[in-house]
Amino acid sequence: MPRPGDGAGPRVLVVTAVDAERDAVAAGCPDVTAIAAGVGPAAAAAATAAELATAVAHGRSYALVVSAGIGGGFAPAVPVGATAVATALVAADLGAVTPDGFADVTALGFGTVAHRPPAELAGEVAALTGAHTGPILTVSTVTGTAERAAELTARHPGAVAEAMEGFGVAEAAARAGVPVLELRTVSNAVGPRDRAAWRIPDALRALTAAFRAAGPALTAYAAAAAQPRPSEPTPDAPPNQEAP
Ligand SMILES: O=C(O)c1cccc(C(=O)CC[C@H]2O[C@@H](n3cnc4c(=O)[nH]cnc43)[C@H](O)[C@@H]2O)c1
Repeated sequence: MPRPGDGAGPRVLVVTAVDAERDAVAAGCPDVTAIAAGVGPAAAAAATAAELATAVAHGRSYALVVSAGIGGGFAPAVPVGATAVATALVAADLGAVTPDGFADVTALGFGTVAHRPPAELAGEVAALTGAHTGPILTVSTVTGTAERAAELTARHPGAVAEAMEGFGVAEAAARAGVPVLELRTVSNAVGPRDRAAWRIPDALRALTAAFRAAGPALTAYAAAAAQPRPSEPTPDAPPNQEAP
């Protein structure tokens, strides 16, 4: 069944965790394809990879992937209700605990722990949405103590938010060669667990407002990225063959 954003033009894929986030994104920007992938980096990576592969199999493609939803903000700099745009999508708990402290997987000799969005696009989206910018941390376990929040801040100075999907979305996008961005609206402070202080409806409204403000820039970026460069062959002119 066709979905919003399924038109012939260059496409933006927005990956959220839950339906309420997906609907908040779509309310702000109907021109993107928004999907709810499930909570956590594994679900996010699996759903993103499947959607990107399905698009290619149907002769379509995405020019930009955005991980979006609510998240925890690193207070006091990034308060509840604020918007955050990532300068890096960071796997904050992918590694090993050693006698000398946490060692991420790159220190162990494996893989990667950070993906970087196109800097100009991240800056433009942040300006349009009034967002805080900095690393957004992906965790598999929500922070629930002041000690853990302090540990993350010490390891990732300048981190603006914590959530559970961005790095998974970014891993799938990177394998498909598609640029990635992360945008979060803050429902709670990263720190001691206090469910009564969560402001999920406010954060969902902020998510809609952010996509209303940033949507045109996202779709414009996708359109520009999809333009063949002058030296690239067009569908009418295969490699080493001049167009008539
Ligand atoms: O009640 C809890 O302590 C609790 C434990 C695990 C998950 C939750 C959720 O509400 C789902 C998290 C969901 O929302 C994003 N999110 C929002 N705030 C945070 C946060 O402070 N740290 C990490 N993730 C957060 C996340 O991306 C998930 O999709 C509650």
